[in-house]
Amino acid sequence: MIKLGLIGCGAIGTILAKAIEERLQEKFVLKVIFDISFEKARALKERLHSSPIIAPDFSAFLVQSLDIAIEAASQEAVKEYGEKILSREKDLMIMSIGALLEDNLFERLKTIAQKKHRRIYLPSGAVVGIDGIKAAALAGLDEVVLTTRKPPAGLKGAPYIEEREIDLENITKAQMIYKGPAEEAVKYFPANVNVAAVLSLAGIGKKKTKVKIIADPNIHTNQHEIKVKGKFGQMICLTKNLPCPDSPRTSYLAALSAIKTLENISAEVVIGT
Ligand SMILES: NC(=O)C1=CN([C@@H]2O[C@H](COP(=O)(O)OP(=O)(O)OC[C@H]3O[C@@H](n4cnc5c(N)ncnc54)[C@H](OP(=O)(O)O)[C@@H]3O)[C@@H](O)[C@H]2O)C=CC1
Ligand SMILES: O=C([O-])CC(=O)C(=O)O
Repeated sequence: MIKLGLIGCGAIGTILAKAIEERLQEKFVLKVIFDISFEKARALKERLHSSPIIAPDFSAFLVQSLDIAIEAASQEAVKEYGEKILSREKDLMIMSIGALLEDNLFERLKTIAQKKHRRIYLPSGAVVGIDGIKAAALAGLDEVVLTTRKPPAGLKGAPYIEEREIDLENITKAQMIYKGPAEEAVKYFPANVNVAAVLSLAGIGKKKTKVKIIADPNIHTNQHEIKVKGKFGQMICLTKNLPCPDSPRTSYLAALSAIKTLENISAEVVIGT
């Protein structure tokens, strides 16, 4: 049995925890859950048939014997816990991938993983096309552009919106509110464009990957369009994501992608690149 620990008991954590016991139970067991809000962890445990331990704090989480720790919490969680998890010889799956673009955190995590013979898993999340981009990058990419289009309310709370006091409620037609490199986009929109981080790591890096964010009051899906040019040719991938059943802000595909990553880890056959 592969022993799992989960950090973050929100939208993605809940779907993942349920899938572990309903779909992946032959190979995986969820041993421990942790959330900054003990109440959220308790609420998740009540929805499960299995009985994971609730860690009251991160230290209690870290001492558990685990094969993989799954982060589905926040960029802060990755920055605070990532190095400690790998140093304690656990593999690490990360959903808040935007954190990796800051201060060479990705390089630091990779160094520890190499030293400790551990692995880091970065699911594709709420976008399609990462498989093709990984392969295409081998021959060289010239341009990668992500255009994220969300209902205005989905951008609420982002530092960029708050700093500039952008009035989301008064946006009446589609409006580009941000344009910049992935490295900057993930700081200004930490809960909105983690997909820009996985895209840059798969492709041409955090400085060259361009990000545009459009607030569009006429849509009800989270849309991510990726355009890539390179030696392989050109690629255009569009995802129109429905939200998770319990969370209007999080795309359902992101949670499904985390489940599929676990399936791949234990699979005899892995389909796709
Ligand atoms: N890679 C991708 O494609 C995608 C990535 N994401 C990212 O994945 C992460 C999880 O998403 P989602 O499930 O929707 O988020 P939710 O807000 O629904 O759940 C996250 C939970 O983790 C808790 N949490 C936050 N920081 C910490 C911490 N430092 N330690 C412990 N618990 C913490 C939150 O508490 P509180 O609410 O009190 O902060 C909350 O209960 C987010 O960072 C999100 O931006 C989301 C969608 C797509
Ligand atoms: O859920 C989405 O559509 C994408 C998202 O929030 C992220 O990448 O952080």
